[in-house]
Amino acid sequence: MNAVRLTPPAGPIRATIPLASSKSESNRALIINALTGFRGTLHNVSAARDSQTMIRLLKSEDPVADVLDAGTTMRFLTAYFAVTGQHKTLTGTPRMCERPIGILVDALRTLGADIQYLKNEGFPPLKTNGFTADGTNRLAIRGDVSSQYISALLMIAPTLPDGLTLELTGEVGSRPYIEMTLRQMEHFGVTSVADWTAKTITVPPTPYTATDYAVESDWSGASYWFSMVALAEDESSEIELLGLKENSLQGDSAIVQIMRPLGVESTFTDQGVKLTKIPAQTSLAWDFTDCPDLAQTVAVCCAVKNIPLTLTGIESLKIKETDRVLALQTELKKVGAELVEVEKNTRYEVRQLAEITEIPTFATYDDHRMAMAFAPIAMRREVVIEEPGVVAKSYPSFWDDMAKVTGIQFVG
Ligand SMILES: O=C(O)C1=C[C@@H](OP(=O)(O)O)[C@@H](O)[C@H](O)C1
Ligand SMILES: C=C(OP(=O)(O)O)C(=O)O
Repeated sequence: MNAVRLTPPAGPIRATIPLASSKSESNRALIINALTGFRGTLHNVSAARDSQTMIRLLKSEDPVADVLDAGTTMRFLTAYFAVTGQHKTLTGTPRMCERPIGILVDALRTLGADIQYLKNEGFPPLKTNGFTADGTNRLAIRGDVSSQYISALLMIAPTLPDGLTLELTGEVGSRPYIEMTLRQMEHFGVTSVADWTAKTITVPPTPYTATDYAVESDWSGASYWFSMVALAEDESSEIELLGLKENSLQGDSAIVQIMRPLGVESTFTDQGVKLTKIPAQTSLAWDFTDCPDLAQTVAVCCAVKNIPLTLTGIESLKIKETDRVLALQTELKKVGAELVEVEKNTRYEVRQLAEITEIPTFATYDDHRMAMAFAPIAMRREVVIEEPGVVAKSYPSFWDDMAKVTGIQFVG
């Protein structure tokens, strides 16, 4: 078995972590810069496999673009290849070919893209066969499945002859990711108008301006460090995370607010943020609609701290790298906890039921966030995490960083 064994620290944890760069910001900067004709200069682009795959595929002349398991890379490249008239086959891992893309493809077809499904309607693999703009400049699109479809359309919108107005229907999930897209577009000279009451976003037909762009560190990756401080037994434990800003483009900076009741205080410095321990509350309820990637971190942290947690807004977890609700339900049992669906598809609870003494071995389901969300349990007890290489998707240096606070041994 390919796994990593983590052993708890002997005393307080004290570490400075040069946090990895954001794959979400990187992938937007890469697409927008491609739309300037690759004329800008990007700094601190993520080493994450999802971003490295984006770089490779944007430059490649190969007619087949294999995005592996990268959702944003699949969705953003589909829109990019479609409107730039490139003839490409887009494919990915078996799981990627189960992740829906029909809403984006329907929208692109309405705008004039010729896109063909190669296997199952509504899912990759697919082929882009050229683009003839047909004058459509207004579209309604569901906001409750994946914001990545909306970000993909927004980024190509200024290149359309009449720009584009999107009307978002249903509840809008992952909205901070849409706002991140708009703010990055603005950095490259395209100013849009978003009306969140009417749920419309209007993008003018404006050429992007080539410019410099520096990617910020990754707040989603930061969440595991918050969880480590929350779980650390020694009250004098502290961690400094470098490269994070308080006014971030990333909605996952909400981890600062979520973790305060779980016992972590954040103090911003010139270099990043310092995490220290404070007393924790006895329960927590959080709506993850705006920050779905934080749900696993918080669920595991609460289970192990024995803080009952009510989660809402986690519907989208079922169509990510794995069905994250099911994966959490299975793995939390190994620490004596359960994740219960208390209202169909809307409300879940994490409860601690029993003390388990044997060393848990956690499966990771080809999902980087399963590995990283369960790793902080090592602050309290020995754990084994299977297939540790999964972290490469977003945070390739995660285990190197972990080695600064736990004993770490790779097996198999
Ligand atoms: O646009 C992005 O960079 C992302 C949007 C979110 O996906 P959904 O919009 O599908 O929730 C998030 O889960 C994903 O990790 C990254
Ligand atoms: C859901 C994620 O990524 P993507 O959808 O881009 O594959 C993630 O990183 O947690």
